[in-house]
Amino acid sequence: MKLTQLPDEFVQALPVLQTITQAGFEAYFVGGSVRDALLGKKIHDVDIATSAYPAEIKQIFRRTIDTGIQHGTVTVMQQETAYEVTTFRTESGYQDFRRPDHVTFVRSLREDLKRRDFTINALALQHDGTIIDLFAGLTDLENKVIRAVGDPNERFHEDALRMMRAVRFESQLGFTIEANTEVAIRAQHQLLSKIAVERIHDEFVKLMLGQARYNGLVSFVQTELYQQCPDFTNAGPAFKALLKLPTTPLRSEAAVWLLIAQQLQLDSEQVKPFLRHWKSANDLIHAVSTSLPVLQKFLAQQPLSNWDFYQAGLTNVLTANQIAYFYGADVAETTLQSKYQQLPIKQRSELAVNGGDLLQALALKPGPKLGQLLAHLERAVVAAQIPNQKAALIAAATKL
Ligand SMILES: Nc1ccn([C@@H]2O[C@H](COP(=O)(O)OP(=O)(O)OP(=O)(O)O)[C@@H](O)[C@H]2O)c(=O)n1
Ligand SMILES: [Mg+2]
Repeated sequence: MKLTQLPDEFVQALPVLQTITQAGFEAYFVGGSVRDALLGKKIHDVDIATSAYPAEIKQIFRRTIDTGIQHGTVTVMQQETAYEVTTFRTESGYQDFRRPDHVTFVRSLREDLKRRDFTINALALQHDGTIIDLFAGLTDLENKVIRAVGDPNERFHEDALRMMRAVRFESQLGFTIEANTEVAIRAQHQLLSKIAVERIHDEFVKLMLGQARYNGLVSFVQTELYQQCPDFTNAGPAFKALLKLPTTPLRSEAAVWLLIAQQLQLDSEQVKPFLRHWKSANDLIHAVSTSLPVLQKFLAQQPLSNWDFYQAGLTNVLTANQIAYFYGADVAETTLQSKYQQLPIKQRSELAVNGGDLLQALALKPGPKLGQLLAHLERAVVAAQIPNQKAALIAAATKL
């Protein structure tokens, strides 16, 4: 098969392929970019595979960066764009030189493609648009199938994260995992425990954000992969219940974790260690633990106070509302937006007095009293009990 029109990202990268070819080596576009181009999806990261060794690539190009030379990857700079160029490699076969992590560089494209995870990820694209399809990846793309290249057990032994990738692609692409591949995942799911949580985290979030989340989650549960994820050992019933909720796509990573926290019935204290076990970033932990009490108000059909809006911020309120929708407890977004816009102030720095003003006006000494006073004024202004004006605030402070 031949692609008659290459996507712009490939056209821009063509000089890299041509330069390598002119030097007497083979070079192809490989991996997710080829898959996504064939699916008509937006391409990110054009990956190039080559028969040239890293040292040879560095001789061919003027501007290169040693990104992961022990894995065979050299970054080539071409008109301010960085391309990762990786030498064909395998775990066994023709041994040119072996690195401590057992990556072996080879000269054969077939050897490289056959150690890739799924047939849809094992396609190579030549400079003239020809697709090289050694493992019937095109048929699987056509039939929307995720099938391991060769023996699935071997592929998952090489890298157990691939099992999570399978369920993630199922969700992202709306594909189905082929029967033997799925049987192997179910049989080997325990291998996932050997994988760093950060890597599992990224795949799980991609699964949850995919357009076919339902399908991905069904496999995640049925293969028991979930059992190998932090704090999910007893989460079977929570996931099964999740499958009964609407299949609407989630908008953000915070929404993902808020939905999970709610399904696991975590409170705002429990959610923090839970997210830390998942190696989540601090800003994410803050967003989720701030959204959770807001969500609980939506679920209890309690109105949000000005203070709730002020403390959580609009983004977290909207996240909570998105998750409230799954439980039939959301409200119109426009209502929330206008309530937030109507807050007298949105942060403490907008308060018409500061500590210095109060010290001066009330002849106070710095100390905890001052902090309490400011906090009190802040709450009163947010609740619209005192206008946010200097004179009014100093008068109120004097009374206190
Ligand atoms: N555990 C893995 C990870 C990657 N690959 C191979 O390396 C390619 C690039 O990997 P990566 O960028 O991580 O994934 P993509 O398939 O490109 O998916 P994404 O769109 O998320 O980048 C894959 O297509 C696949 O051929 C693999 O065989 N096994
Ligand atoms: Mg990629």
